[in-house]
Amino acid sequence: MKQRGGSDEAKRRAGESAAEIPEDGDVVGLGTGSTAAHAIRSLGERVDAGLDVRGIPTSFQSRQVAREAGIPLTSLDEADPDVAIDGADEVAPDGALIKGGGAAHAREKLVDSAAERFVVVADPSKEADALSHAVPIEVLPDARVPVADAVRSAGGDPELRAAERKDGPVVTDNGNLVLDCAFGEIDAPNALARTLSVTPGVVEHGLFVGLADELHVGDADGVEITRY
Ligand SMILES: O=C[C@H](O)[C@H](O)[C@H](O)COP(=O)(O)O
Repeated sequence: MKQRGGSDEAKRRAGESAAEIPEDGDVVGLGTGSTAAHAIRSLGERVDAGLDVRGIPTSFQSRQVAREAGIPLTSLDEADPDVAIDGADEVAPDGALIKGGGAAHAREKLVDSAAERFVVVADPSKEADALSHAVPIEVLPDARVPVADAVRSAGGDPELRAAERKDGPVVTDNGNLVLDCAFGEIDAPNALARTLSVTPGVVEHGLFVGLADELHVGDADGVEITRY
């Protein structure tokens, strides 16, 4: 699994802390990425010990990790999540996030926003005074050029995400492409999120504003929890 951000130990602590939250009968949104994977494995240990939960995966990867961890799965067709646990690429002090480093942000936003309680898990390298990470935008393949033009008009610099072990672009779990769009420091994430959301051809962007309820940040000493 790809490692982005800080130490794996910090990610593990954050994941284990959030995995303590679900209770018997809960439906749990299962995020994508290296930090969320720690939470899924830790939740799997609780399932082994008798906890009765069902998970809703947000990607091919999180589905695989959950299956290996022995977590029974369901879908948004059947249930809304009580809790969603997911990672982030960048976290602002008010809980606004940039996600999508693993190109899973479309399904993540669907599941995380449907959850009663959305818990973010991270290591300290993800915390920032303001959002400035490139914003991943999933686009329909035919919309790559018009969306890139719209991003430039909004002050951004779009770059088609290239695959690492394939010639050509990353193709998402939904069969789409990803533009990583640098906007510099984002002063008004909500306004940018609205602009991107109404651009034709945009499937989903990685700005998660006003969605997170709680942040668990692991480090060498323990876990710091912030509630929004
Ligand atoms: O598309 C991927 C997700 O948004 C991840 O949750 C995010 O990239 C953080 O991943 P990691 O925990 O591996 O840094």
